[in-house]
Amino acid sequence: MILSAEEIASLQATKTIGIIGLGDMGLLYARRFTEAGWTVCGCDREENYTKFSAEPFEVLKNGHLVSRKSDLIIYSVEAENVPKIVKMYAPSTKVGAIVGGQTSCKQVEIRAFEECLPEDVEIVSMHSLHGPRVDTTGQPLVLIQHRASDESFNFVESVLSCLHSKHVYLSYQEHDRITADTQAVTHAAFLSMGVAWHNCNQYPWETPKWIGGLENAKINISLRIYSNKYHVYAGLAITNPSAHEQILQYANSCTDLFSLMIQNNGDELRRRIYRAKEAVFGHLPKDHALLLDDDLLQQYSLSKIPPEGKQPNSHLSLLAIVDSWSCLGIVPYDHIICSTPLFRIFLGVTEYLFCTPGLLEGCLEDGLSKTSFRQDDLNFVIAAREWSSIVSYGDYDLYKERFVKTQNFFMPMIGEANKTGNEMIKMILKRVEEQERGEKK
Ligand SMILES: NC(=O)C1=CN([C@@H]2O[C@H](COP(=O)(O)OP(=O)(O)OC[C@H]3O[C@@H](n4cnc5c(N)ncnc54)[C@H](OP(=O)(O)O)[C@@H]3O)[C@@H](O)[C@H]2O)C=CC1
Ligand SMILES: O=C(O)C(=O)Cc1ccc(O)cc1
Repeated sequence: MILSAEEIASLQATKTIGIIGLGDMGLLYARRFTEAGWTVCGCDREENYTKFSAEPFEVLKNGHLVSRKSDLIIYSVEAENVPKIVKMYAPSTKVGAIVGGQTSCKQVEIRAFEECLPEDVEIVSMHSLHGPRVDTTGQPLVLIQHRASDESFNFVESVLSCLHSKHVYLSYQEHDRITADTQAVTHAAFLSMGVAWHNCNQYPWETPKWIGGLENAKINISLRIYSNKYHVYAGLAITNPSAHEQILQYANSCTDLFSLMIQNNGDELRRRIYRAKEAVFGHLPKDHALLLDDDLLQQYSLSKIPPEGKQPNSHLSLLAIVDSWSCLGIVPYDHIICSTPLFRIFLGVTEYLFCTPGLLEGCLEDGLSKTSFRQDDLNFVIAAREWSSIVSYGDYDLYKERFVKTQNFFMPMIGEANKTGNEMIKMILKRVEEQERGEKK
């Protein structure tokens, strides 16, 4: 429950909020809490201490100093390092304080809190389901009341209320299952596209094959992911055991569907895809308004060449996501309350392909009969399998190496791709809002 303005004002007079890790997300929180009137202190690595001198909140040298004076402490550090960092600072936690974290997968974080925090310390964790450069208003924010009184939970919820996000209340286990279904597979798909383009040594915006609105969405989102820090994606996939299974299913779906295409086994391909379509989209009403369409996405192109007719495309990456949702028994609409912008876009694009009359039939036909995309599809299958094995081995170094190599390949275009991608995402999020308002009427 969010407290009244008077109650918040009285808490603001006495409580201090501490942020450990002043990277993208930690800085976002620290600045917003300060703006909202809270007393905030924070720290990053000690060697970075002087980098934050212009910030409007108190910056301390390390997490011990933050922990001993804060009533609410939020860890906002790399998932891989959470156990080590919590172990280091936990004994300095102020008596009776509340501790939480921003980590994308909660299992490791909660385990570290339970193992290292003194018994008198309460635990309320959180997760903003969006990147640091997205407007927080209306985006899902998961709150986990793990080991805390209602009074303490209300305090944390009231602090976070200044982000104006949509609060979603889950246990940490529910959180991890849902985010594996939504984030992990979405990232696997877009990471695989990037590696496949890289392995074919082609920039998709320079190749007439990759023309069209759906292709623009794929390119912009893929490059957006490669413009970020590798550890965000590595952490949420590697530390979440449910994610391993989902990413493996995605790789298997890609392999199976591509095999059916090259065997020219149209009957089985159609049977499998239509069964998946029914499982995922079967419940939608006939007049369901689609979030996206190809024409709408047409303008968000990185290409300098004017579009000259589309080439046949099997859209293997989109067929495989619907097939894997169906194989895993996932109905993605059940998770919309807990979805990230990228997941909503991925769902919007697949919904468009599967629910626009004639489109799915056309792409299955192309997949079975046209060979011009076979090499790209083969590279896509290989990339999906590669990501799946990197994640299942839990190998951060290999993940980093694979990610950074492709990131470097795309580097010359990352700035422009982010600009175009931001405009595209802004437009899509506006449509999501309009759709939600329309559906509520
Ligand atoms: N980026 C995103 O889109 C989102 C990220 N998250 C999650 O939030 C967490 C933070 O992510 P994000 O802000 O993007 O990552 P960043 O890398 O930008 O921030 C993490 C910060 O923690 C610092 N750090 C490392 N060790 C310590 C330490 N011992 N004491 C204090 N600070 C330390 C890092 O320093 P250095 O770089 O020098 O190691 C870095 O500045 C991650 O767990 C991520 O999964 C959640 C939602 C969205
Ligand atoms: O929207 C996405 O999927 C992103 O890529 C941004 C992101 C990354 C990590 C999170 O824990 C939440 C959001």
